[in-house]
Amino acid sequence: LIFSLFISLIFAQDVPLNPVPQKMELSGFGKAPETFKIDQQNTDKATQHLIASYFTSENTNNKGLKIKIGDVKDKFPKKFLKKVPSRAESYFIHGNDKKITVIGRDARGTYYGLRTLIDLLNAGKTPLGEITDYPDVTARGVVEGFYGTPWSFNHRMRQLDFYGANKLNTYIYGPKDDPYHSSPNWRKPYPEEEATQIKKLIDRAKLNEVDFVWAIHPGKDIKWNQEDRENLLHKFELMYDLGVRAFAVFFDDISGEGTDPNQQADLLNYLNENFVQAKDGVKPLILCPTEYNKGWSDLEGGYLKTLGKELDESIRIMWTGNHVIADIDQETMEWINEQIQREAFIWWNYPVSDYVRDHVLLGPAYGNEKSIANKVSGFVSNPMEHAEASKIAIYGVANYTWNMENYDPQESWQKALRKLMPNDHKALEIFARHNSDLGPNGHRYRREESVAFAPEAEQFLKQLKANGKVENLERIRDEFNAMLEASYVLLNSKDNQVLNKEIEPWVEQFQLTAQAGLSTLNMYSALKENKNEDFEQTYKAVKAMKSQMYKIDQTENQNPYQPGIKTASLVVTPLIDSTFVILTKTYNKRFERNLPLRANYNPHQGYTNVAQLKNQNVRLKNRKLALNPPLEVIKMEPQAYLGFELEKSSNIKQVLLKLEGLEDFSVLNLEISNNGTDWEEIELNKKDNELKVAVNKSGKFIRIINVSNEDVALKIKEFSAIIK
Ligand SMILES: CCCCCN1[C@H](CO)[C@@H](O)[C@@H](O)[C@@H]1CC(=O)NC
Repeated sequence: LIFSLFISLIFAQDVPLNPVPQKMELSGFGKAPETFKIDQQNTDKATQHLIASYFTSENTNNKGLKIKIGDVKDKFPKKFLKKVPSRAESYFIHGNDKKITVIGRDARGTYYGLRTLIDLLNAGKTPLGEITDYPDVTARGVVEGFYGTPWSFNHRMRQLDFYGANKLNTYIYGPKDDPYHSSPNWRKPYPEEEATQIKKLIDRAKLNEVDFVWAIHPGKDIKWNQEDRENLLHKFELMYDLGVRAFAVFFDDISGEGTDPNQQADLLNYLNENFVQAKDGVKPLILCPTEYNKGWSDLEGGYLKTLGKELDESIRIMWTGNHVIADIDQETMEWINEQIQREAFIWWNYPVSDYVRDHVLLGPAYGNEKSIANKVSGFVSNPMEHAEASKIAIYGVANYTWNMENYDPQESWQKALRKLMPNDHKALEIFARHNSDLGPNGHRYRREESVAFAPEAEQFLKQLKANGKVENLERIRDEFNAMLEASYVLLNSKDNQVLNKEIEPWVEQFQLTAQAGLSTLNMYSALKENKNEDFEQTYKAVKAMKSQMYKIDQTENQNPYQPGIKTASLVVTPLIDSTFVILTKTYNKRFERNLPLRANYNPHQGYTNVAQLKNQNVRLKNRKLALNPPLEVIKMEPQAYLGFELEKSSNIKQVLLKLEGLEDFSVLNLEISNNGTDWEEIELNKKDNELKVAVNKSGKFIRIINVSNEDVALKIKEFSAIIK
């Protein structure tokens, strides 16, 4: 047994099994034959469809290797039947050179067993021995729950096929900006075209053994009365008629009366009784609570305890962890499960990037503990609006949730890159390892980036600053070269056009970064050899590259939150920018020149006493200084303020304000100051929440401040100032 386990561990590495099975006792693998003979017992439509698509007239005949596939209700040798694990969705495979047997605990188990077998056959192998497998987490998958452009129909179809291939069984449809999921049209039926698309998605989900969960987000304007209760029930009926058999109700990111836990619990218990129990084949409800993370929960208020006590035990409750964006550990689960008296259903806010839209998050899915499998009722990833690029992280979640203690983020990441780009995965790896951190952000959630390169970059800068000479020039140059070459391979790759289309602007920016890096190293060499003409020439080249990058940053991916294209922002870009400034300063001093050092940076900063916004970025575009609008509702206590601190006192031409969710605007004052203590109020006509205020006064500080003695809750859609 030890020997065969040892063998199977070796094999687990090189056979691309997604995910790695719980237990493989194989003496080795046979060579997959040319033809097979399928003996199909009790199977569902998904398995029949998968069999029909893989075993065709091309590779089946009477002399082929026999494959008998079915579930525990079928006739199989007792010694096999007793090896099928009792958990849902589990399966058992036995193989020798005569016959392969696949037995599922249930329909999904059979399907997953077949998926594993097909992975082996695709690698030209057959199993010689036994594979026993089951999922660690009950509900595994994705919640399309981000702000921004919802995924397209075609992307959703691709996603569902990807989930089927990787044993993910849950897709929760909840795009924040779909008006029929949220306000104002959650009460209305989908228009014909969308309804038809949802029907197709549901069929595709079934063929991939994925539960299509349709979520509704009524909290912004729901009234706790019979009418809205009927409206919600009616909308569920309409979705049921389209084929939806799993439902969720999201109460996240709202303020006002929609946040009342007793009302929320009553509504869901009502839906549970009058809809879920009343109809056949409908899965238990999922609730996303208003207090969906520990940082936002007010224990005295008893919100979570109320839900835990009142909600029918079949109803799952979602949770993002100790913060909005957080990795999940044992302590997190013990705390929340105690509060809600059930296992929480994790909504993992990664790789969602709707609060750092200028970045793409292509690194490994890591940071969640491996001991929480039996503490969660589900684990779904909230992805980026870039569906194809999100697959890198989603693949990790698939492996993590199926076989948790076996999960290896790096190995999964490497496998995901190969799945996405089978031939040019090396180029994708070079690109992805420098595009994984988020940059500074309001949630203070960060990811590793350029991990192997960081020590080289650090040594290079340290030596450059200390004595102007470096020892690892070649290793830095090698990485910039690798980046440059990878960018060309990616832009010309035929592996995955869908992915190329999504990441293209970032790859272009990455290419320019690599070129700027190489030329900055040329500046270093020219300086060292006192080749002043070369120095000034290559200096000019770098400036030209930077202005091209600036143009991409100002034209591509323009959204109201974090417009532009940031790449390699944690290590590589700062290394290049710092090196450029150090070399230019040295050159200017040595040869009495005054080449500008200007990198396009922002000398101004945010200015606030609101904890939630301490790290909110401010952006300078031309002469407009804007606060990155936070997605969440902002709570401002009396005397709370937020705004800008300018580099120095400047003429403030105009202030633009767009606020939401404020009944009474008079609670806020707009003020400017030159010293941060003496403030001058700027008149606002406090009627409408969209203001363009002419100021034309000089100041160093600009702020809005809550001058009432009540807490106010509001959403900031825009807060910017034109500085002349
Ligand atoms: C509304 C602001 C806080 C963050 C909200 N998170 C995500 C990250 O930005 C965003 O995608 C939004 O859908 C989600 C809400 C959430 O986490 N619900 C459980």
